[in-house]
Amino acid sequence: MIEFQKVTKRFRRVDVLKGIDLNIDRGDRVALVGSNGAGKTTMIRCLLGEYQCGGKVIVDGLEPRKHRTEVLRQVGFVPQISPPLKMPVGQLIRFAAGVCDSDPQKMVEVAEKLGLDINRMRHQPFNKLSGGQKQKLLISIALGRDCELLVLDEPAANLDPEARHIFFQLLEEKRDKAAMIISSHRLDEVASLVNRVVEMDQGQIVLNDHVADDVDLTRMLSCRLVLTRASEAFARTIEEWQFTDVREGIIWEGRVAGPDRLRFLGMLSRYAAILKAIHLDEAAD
Ligand SMILES: Nc1ncnc2c1ncn2[C@@H]1O[C@H](COP(=O)(O)OP(=O)(O)OP(=O)(O)O)[C@@H](O)[C@H]1O
Repeated sequence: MIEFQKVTKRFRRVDVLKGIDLNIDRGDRVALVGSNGAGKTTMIRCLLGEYQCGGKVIVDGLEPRKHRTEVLRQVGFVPQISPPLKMPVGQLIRFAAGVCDSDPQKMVEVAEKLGLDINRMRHQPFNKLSGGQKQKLLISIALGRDCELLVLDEPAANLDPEARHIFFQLLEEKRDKAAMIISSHRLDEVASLVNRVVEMDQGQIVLNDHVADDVDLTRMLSCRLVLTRASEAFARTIEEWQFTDVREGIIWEGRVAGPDRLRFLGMLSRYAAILKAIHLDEAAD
C-alpha cells in the first residue's frame, strides 16, 4: 500500500532523512516512535507529497508529489501543528467533507463525541480556536470520513484526558477499516491499537518490529534491572522510560508497554557491559 524506497530529505545541507526503506500494507497499524527531531514528521510530510524528496514514495501505486489530490483523498490526516486557517469552523467542515466526498454530519458527530459544540462555534475562525479545540476538529474531520489510511502525527498531544480516552475509542472502531500510522511519544497509549512499531533515530529507521496480532499488546511488563555500577548515562536514559532508582543508581524498577519491549531491549543492549540482571515479567492486571 505504501512504499518508501531509499527516501532522503535535506534541509539546509542537513540530512534529515537518510535513506528510508519501509513498506506498509493494508491491515498494518504502525506506531512511529523516536526522539524529538528524529524525522517522523518529515517522513509523514513526504508521504503526503508536501515535500520534494530523494528516492521514491508510492501510495497505492501513485507518487504523492505528482498525484496529491488522489492520494489525499484516501488519507485521513491529523497534523502535529494545526495549519493557520482563517476559515470559519462550519465552512471548514463542509469544505473538508466536499474534498473527500463525505458526509459533513458524520464529522460533526465525531466532534460532539469529543466535546466540541460545532453549532455554537460554526462561525468562529479556525485559527481563533484553542490548541485542543483545533486538534479535536482536525481529528473529527479525519475520523468522520471513510478512508483507507489514517496518518496521525502526535494526534492526542493537546487533548484533555476525557477527549483522549474518547479519541482512542474512536480509533479502536477504525482498527479493521483503515491502515494507520500514528506518530507518538506515548507508546503505552497506542499499545492496544498497533501491530507494528517503527522507531526512527537521526533520520534512519533503527527498529522495524512486526508485533504479532496474537501477542497481548495491552499487557505491561514490569521490569527490574540490576547494574554492576551506577552510570549517569544509563540513569538519564532509563529515567526517560519513567523508571525509578530503588538503590543508589544500581537497581532500577519500572514498567514497559507491551509493544515497546523490543525497543526497550534494544536500548538496554547499549548498556550490556554494566547490566548484571534483567527481570521482565508480564504485569498482573
Ligand atoms: N522546514 C524545515 N526546515 C529546516 N529544518 C527542518 C524543517 N522541518 C524539520 N526540520 C528539521 O528536521 C529534523 C527532523 O524534524 P521532524 O519534525 O521530522 O522530527 P520529529 O521526529 O517529528 O520530531 P518531534 O518528535 O519533535 O515532532 C529536525 O532537526 C528539524 O529541525
